[in-house]
Amino acid sequence: MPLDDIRKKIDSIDTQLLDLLSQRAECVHIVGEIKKQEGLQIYAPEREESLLRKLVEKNQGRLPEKSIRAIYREIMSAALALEDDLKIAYLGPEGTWTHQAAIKKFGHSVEYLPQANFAEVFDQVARRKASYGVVPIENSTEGAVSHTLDLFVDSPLRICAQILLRIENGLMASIPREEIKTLYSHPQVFGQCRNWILQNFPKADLVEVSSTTKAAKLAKENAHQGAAALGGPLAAEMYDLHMMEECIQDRATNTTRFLVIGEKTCPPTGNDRTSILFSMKDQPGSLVKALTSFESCAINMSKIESRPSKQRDWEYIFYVDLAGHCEDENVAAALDELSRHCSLVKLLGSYPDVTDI
Ligand SMILES: C=C(O[C@@H]1C=C(C(=O)O)C=C[C@H]1O)C(=O)O
Repeated sequence: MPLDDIRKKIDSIDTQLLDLLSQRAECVHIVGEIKKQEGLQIYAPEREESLLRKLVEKNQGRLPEKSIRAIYREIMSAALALEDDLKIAYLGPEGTWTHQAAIKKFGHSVEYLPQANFAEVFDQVARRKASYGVVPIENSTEGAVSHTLDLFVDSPLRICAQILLRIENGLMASIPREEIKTLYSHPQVFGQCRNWILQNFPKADLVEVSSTTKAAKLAKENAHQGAAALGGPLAAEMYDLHMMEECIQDRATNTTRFLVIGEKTCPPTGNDRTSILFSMKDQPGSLVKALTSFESCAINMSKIESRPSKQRDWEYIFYVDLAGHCEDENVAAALDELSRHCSLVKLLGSYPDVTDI
């Protein structure tokens, strides 16, 4: 087919797509009105995830899953922004990996509120200044983000979704490589790039800062003193730094899991994950008894972390992720049994077990 003809065909498809998108936005508007009348939350992560899974399953064309999800993410974001004044608090400033994770979940049409630290993200949501918050919880190379875990102990907030994001750090600077004397970055990123730093800059000063965006800013400002930063492409772009080497983390498949926190947890989708925390008295066998609750209800435990309880020395809080939803019969039974062995059991939330990176 000649180029002109195929372009005419694309124009015609775009006109149809635009019309369909408007029709879709009308339907979302009607759903939004019904939800407002019934006092329901406009944003429904379980419905969005089910819809995305169905679309990916139905897809027969050449677009990969990642693209289908990204396109629909923006379609849903745009319609949602018309219905609700969604504000998303995240660990800022702009350009951090958490910002990128938040955009992956909520798209570009909602409002983003960068926060100075994790506690502020929790606080903004708890005080209803933000509708939802996005915080990192664990990295596949460096492990748990302990500060986030600790904040769940006293927070009334619940987990309503998770986001997986491939983290590819790079070396960025505005000076030649041989002039670099100081590397700025977030401690998590230094941890993820430990071997690369030893091999490439064994003598450099490593300066920990609160975000990779701040690291990029300092690399720009202190370039004359030999400063460079480790972080993602968005931070490099923001401060006009040259990305000298990409993908420098020690594991190519370095991935961070982020959580969306809100006032309520999420209804079941059929493929869910449940996060809980619990603590017990310091007695022989108490942890074994607690964990047996999951085994006896045939529940797969996908993760366990422990943190000092902060109440008494050598008492711990355990964080566990389970396969299933808290409304599933076996999960509810296991939580019931668990509470008999523990001094504290807290449900942090059940949410779709998304695996797309
Ligand atoms: C339309 C709805 O509300 C919101 C918008 C959605 C969409 O654009 O498809 C999906 C879920 C909700 O976040 C719904 O719940 O069905």
